[in-house]
Amino acid sequence: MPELVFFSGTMDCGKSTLALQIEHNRSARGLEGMIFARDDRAGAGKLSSRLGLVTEAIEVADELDFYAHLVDHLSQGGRADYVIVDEAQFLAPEQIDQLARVVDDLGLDVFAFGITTDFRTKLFPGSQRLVELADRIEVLQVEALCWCGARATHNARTVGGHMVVEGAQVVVGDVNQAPDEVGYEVLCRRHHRRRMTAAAAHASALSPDVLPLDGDTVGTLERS
Ligand SMILES: Nc1ncnc2c1ncn2[C@@H]1O[C@H](COP(=O)(O)OP(=O)(O)O)[C@@H](O)[C@H]1O
Ligand SMILES: Cc1cn([C@H]2C[C@H](O)[C@@H](COP(=O)(O)O)O2)c(=O)[nH]c1=O
Repeated sequence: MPELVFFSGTMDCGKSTLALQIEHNRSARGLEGMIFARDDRAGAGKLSSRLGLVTEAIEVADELDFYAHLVDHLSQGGRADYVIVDEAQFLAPEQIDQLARVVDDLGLDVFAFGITTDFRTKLFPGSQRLVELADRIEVLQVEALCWCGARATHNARTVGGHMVVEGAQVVVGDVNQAPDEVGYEVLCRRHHRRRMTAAAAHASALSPDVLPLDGDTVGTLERS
């Protein structure tokens, strides 16, 4: 049975890498995929991974109708055996409905990759619709880690090196940015709630107002 699968995780956990691997494995067996992405950091019409791999993709515009696009392509004699969509959090909910229709009415597997929540811990509308409609949600196995070593579950945005919780939902960017740029950092929920990025934790550890605590004591205090 064809499926709509939502591969989800924080930023920097390997989603685009997995998308490229799925594409590689299927095309190596003679299958042909239609690959889409939206606002990839490498630029329009690209699907790129931090491991350095990149492939051409169809840039998803606001007005793109996935179902109509696939029907047009197939009816003109084109081939498509499966569909890959990266940065799916940026899609409109209606576009996710169109992807579900591609699965149900055209019989194609659709693999969508994206982050679930934004820097305020709120669902992206496209991700919300994916959670509502997907046959399967796969959380990536290679976990990104918070600076404290716990599994990172949330995405923080930093402006001028400080974590912010207000601003536009969509700002294309990356982790490990220079402090003067808008950047992102993955954190565990505890440190996201406390707005404690790696830089903030480092600064407070160096502050003369703070007693020098070892890691165990910090952990005990945090749990209390
Ligand atoms: N130099 C490196 N060596 C090994 N793995 C790396 C390196 N740089 C990045 N990675 C891996 O790539 C992952 C990010 O992959 P990517 O597909 O770009 O993530 P996502 O699409 O989820 O944001 C990192 O979590 C890490 O596992
Ligand atoms: C948290 C968050 C992220 N974004 C942007 C930043 C990146 O361009 C992408 C995520 O890409 P990745 O391949 O998963 O690293 O989303 C955003 O616009 N708003 C946010 O709140």
